[in-house]
Amino acid sequence: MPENFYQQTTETPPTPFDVSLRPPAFSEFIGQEKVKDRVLLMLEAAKRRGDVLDHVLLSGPPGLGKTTLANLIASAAGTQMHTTSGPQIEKAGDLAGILTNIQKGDILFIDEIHRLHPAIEEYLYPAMEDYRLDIIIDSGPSARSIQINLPRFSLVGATTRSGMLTAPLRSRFGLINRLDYYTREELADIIERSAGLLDVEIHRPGALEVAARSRGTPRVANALLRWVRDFAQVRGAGIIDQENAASALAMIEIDSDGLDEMDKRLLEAMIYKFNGGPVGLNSLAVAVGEDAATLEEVHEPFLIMQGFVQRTPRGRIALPAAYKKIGAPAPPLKQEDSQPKLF
Ligand SMILES: Nc1ncnc2c1ncn2[C@@H]1O[C@H](COP(=O)(O)OP(=O)(O)OP(=O)(O)O)[C@@H](O)[C@H]1O
Ligand SMILES: [Mg+2]
Repeated sequence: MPENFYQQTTETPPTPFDVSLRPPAFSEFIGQEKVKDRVLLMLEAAKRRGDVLDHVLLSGPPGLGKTTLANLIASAAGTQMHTTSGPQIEKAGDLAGILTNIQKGDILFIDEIHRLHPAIEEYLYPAMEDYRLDIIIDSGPSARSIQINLPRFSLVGATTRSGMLTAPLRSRFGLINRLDYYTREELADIIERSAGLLDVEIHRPGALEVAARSRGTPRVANALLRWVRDFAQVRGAGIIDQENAASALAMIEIDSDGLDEMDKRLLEAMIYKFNGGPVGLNSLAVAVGEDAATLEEVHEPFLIMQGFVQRTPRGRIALPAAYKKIGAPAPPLKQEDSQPKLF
């Protein structure tokens, strides 16, 4: 099992495995009830008015279903989806090329929208607001601006880092949705659904066992399920129960909380190299030999959610659960621990 089993930066294109398990209808999209409710309401309102859908932003850690939701929105709206991503749009001409090729009501899906070039963002504002592109052609004294009218379209943006979005861009979205980590029960439902598609029998306790180690993330749940299925087929009777699920996951060293090698290395570095913190993200990245953005987008949100790490204005600190997890003696109580927490 490669060490970066969990590495799920947004650059990784979806594998065929991912695509085949992607829910084709809202009714099969499990969890995220609030987000689903809001999006369905928006779709219904737009349909009644005979209008195009407002622009929607989807944010949240990798693998929680942003791309899936964008696809569902397009198919529910009965329109075509055009997909691109922030880093792919290098010049104004790229954006113009995409926008002049869409039909009224179509969806433009921009993945990793936080990585849009600032100059491109400026072009996007009038496009989102007034369905208009102001393009400057030529340079120097002959430079002039031409205006292109666009069909009314809906922008669906996805980002793992909504904090990096500029305020003007963010304010142009009619609806901003943050996706949360899934509960264990929801993940077990997703796993059961996927097992059905993969044609493997799974018992509920087996699904719950896989779910507990899936970091609240459907993509991880599906990846682990695939491994557990292989294990059950080779070492078991082909049926996934709690026992062989646990053995399968122990074999690839996924612990009972779903922490992987990198998570543990992070906690160890915080505790042993930086005395529990506070420590800055970049120092941590150097210490564990991982890219800072991956730490921040993939590993940290989960460790924070699980109560292993806390983010403070002075840096990251390891919480008592982190000491317990890696078997280090508990830290002496620091001054700031006794102060009331704001969050
Ligand atoms: N609510 C859900 N119900 C069932 N399956 C889901 C759900 N959400 C996600 N999945 C599964 O997880 C996979 C990953 O989801 P998706 O690609 O939409 O994540 P993402 O948020 O776009 O991730 P990234 O930030 O890496 O692009 C999907 O292919 C799908 O199989
Ligand atoms: Mg995606």
